[in-house]
Amino acid sequence: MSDPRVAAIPVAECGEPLIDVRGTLLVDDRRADTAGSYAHLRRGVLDRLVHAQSLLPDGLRLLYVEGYRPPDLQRRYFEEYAGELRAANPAWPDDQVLEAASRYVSPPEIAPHSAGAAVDLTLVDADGTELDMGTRVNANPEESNGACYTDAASISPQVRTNRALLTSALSTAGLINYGTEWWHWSYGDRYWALMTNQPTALYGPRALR
Ligand SMILES: C[C@@H](N)C(=O)N[C@H](C)C(=O)O
Ligand SMILES: [Zn+2]
Repeated sequence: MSDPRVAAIPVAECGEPLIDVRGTLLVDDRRADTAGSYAHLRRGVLDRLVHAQSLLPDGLRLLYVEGYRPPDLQRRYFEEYAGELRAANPAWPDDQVLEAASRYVSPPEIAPHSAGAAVDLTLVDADGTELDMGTRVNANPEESNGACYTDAASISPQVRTNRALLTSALSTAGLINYGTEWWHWSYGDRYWALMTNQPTALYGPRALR
């Protein structure tokens, strides 16, 4: 997300509403907040997730973890992670800390979650048990030794197969993965526009209501 080409993409905000996904998708509460922000997504993203779910093999479902993230919360995540990196690498100059932090958490100005365009999710089987994806959702590169990268060489064949199931359904439905994080997918944001050669993003950062 530190690539200057992401920030350079203009937003042609289409004004689509944020929709509560509870009742449409299976939603996990590990990122729940009192306002229910985490459970909201732009309509175009939700429609694509519903399509993606229909493409999964029988018995598998998407498990939704987090979508919309208010800009203040995004800033807090960014600053907390930058602080961890600074503490672990006291010799790094500030620009190195900020670039490394932007690999795992988006800078607030361009954050796809704050546009309601990004979703963190995984797969569950018919019993609701999460498939083995190699790391927990939201494992950072340090704690996972790089296994959070979607195409990490270190993951087992079974994990690779499980990630491929997720990737196949979501890509076919039009979402784009952020390769540092196997669980992070988006549609309509600046990163999506860059990766799909669109001249503009459809969704920019906004408030919940
Ligand atoms: C914090 C991490 N789960 C995340 O959401 N990262 C992406 C890149 C983001 O902040 O947009
Ligand atoms: Zn994410």
